[in-house]
Amino acid sequence: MITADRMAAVDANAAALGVPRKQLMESAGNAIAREVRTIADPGATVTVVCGRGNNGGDAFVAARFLSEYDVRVRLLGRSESISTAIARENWDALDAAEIDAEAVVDPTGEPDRLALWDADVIVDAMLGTGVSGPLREPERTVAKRITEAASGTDTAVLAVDVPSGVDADTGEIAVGPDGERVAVPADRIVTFHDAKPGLASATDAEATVAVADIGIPDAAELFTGPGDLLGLDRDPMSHKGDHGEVLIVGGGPYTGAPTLAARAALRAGADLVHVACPESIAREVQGFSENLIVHGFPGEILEPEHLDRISELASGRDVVVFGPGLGDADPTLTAVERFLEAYDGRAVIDADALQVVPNVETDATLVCTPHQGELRAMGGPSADDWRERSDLVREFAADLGQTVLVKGAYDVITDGENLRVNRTGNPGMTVGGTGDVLAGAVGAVACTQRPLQAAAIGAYANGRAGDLVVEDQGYGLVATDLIDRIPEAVRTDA
Ligand SMILES: NC(=O)C1=CN([C@@H]2O[C@H](COP(=O)(O)OP(=O)(O)OC[C@H]3O[C@@H](n4cnc5c(N)ncnc54)[C@H](O)[C@@H]3O)[C@@H](O)[C@H]2O)[C@@H](O)CC1
Ligand SMILES: [K+]
Repeated sequence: MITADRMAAVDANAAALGVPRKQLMESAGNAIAREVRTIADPGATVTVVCGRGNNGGDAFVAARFLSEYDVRVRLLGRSESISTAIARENWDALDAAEIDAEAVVDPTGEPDRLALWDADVIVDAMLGTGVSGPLREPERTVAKRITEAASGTDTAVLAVDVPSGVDADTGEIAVGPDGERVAVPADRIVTFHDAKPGLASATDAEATVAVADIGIPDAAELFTGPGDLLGLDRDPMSHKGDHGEVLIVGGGPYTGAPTLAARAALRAGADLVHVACPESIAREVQGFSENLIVHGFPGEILEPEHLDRISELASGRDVVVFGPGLGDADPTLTAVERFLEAYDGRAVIDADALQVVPNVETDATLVCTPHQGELRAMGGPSADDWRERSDLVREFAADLGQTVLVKGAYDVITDGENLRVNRTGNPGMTVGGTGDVLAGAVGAVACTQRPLQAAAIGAYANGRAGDLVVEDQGYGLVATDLIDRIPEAVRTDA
């Protein structure tokens, strides 16, 4: 099953891998034509109702494939309202090839009512995953006419990707201004790449759903890519705080780590970043950036007696990043353990704090970010080959019941069920501090995204930032270089 958002991400990742959407549309159109051939007898009349977007574009390709076949194809739609470049190109290709397809310009007009009435097969390519809200005009009237034309007749209705008007994720049909829920009633659905969660409940359950492979490589789903960043697109109406508040709990033996994590969290898009660290280093941490809100607790390391203060700071924050630079003194590890026992929010756990996680009962939702050594310290698996490691880490994460991001040349990211692998980054990033940057970035993204997605985006962005640095200046990067490039690395319009 794939949701519409994930499909958009995978589609963009496929494009980045060299398989552009127009190519996918070609395969989609071909698949529609094949379905039509299985249901239409020679000489049949096939009326294809084409929408403005890429769902309609798929149908233009289908019409081209059907031109070789013994059926009469009629296209209902308005070519002047085509709204995407690739749908337009496929329309133009039909036109230029002088394919004998009847284009009818006003789908609500009387002649077109007839075009639906005498069709043997109606192909519904009005709207696919791009639908929002109840069908508007003219699609609303057309959907009603398809319903009339198909009820009590032999006319077969084949929906392209999703029956028009149905939400592909939920199966819901929105109530229109007339109080009615209007969608195209499909007998068959040819959907692309993977089943959509809403399709099972979309129709009267009698509809058969065929999933057509359209050539999206597995790598577009497995490997992180620019498509994964799409979820970070910002609503122009957003308010302060919408993109999250992060608390970094770190520092003690190390002063740089919490600061790197905190600055990375800001650059990765968090609205506010707090740092809780020992008083002994608070002034130094603050000195690194006036954009941070620093809270010192007494002494030189984190101890259980500080937990009231930490819990107070954690409540009201969206995500806590626990670990950078805390060290592994016994009182510190005890404090981490007690914190997790009581905490039920979202947290990113890094560095020495990780070893506590397998032994603690917690209601918190965690993203653990170990390198391979830290994973072993957690009792986790080790394997040289990243594919083998992926399978083992997935099992480990499933047992842990948390999301795990294992850093390496290929970062393995899994929630125990789904698996992603990140290939961005380079050997320059073995320098100290890059892991702290990653933890901070994941923390920021986890304010708005699910844990698996936050880990995937954090890993992709951190590695991409490192690649941008090395592209410009060669190796010799330091962790702070990465932080400065994170905004560029998470740009969705690059
Ligand atoms: N990788 C992919 O995601 C692929 C998608 N493809 C096709 O592309 C489709 C999605 O294309 P688009 O994103 O262009 O979206 P659609 O073609 O589903 O619809 C977009 C159009 O519908 C209009 N619209 C939205 N809600 C409406 C409503 N309630 N009433 C009337 N009009 C409404 C929009 O203004 C827009 O013009 C998929 O369903 C599939 O058929 C294929 O080409 C293959 C690859
Ligand atoms: K459709």
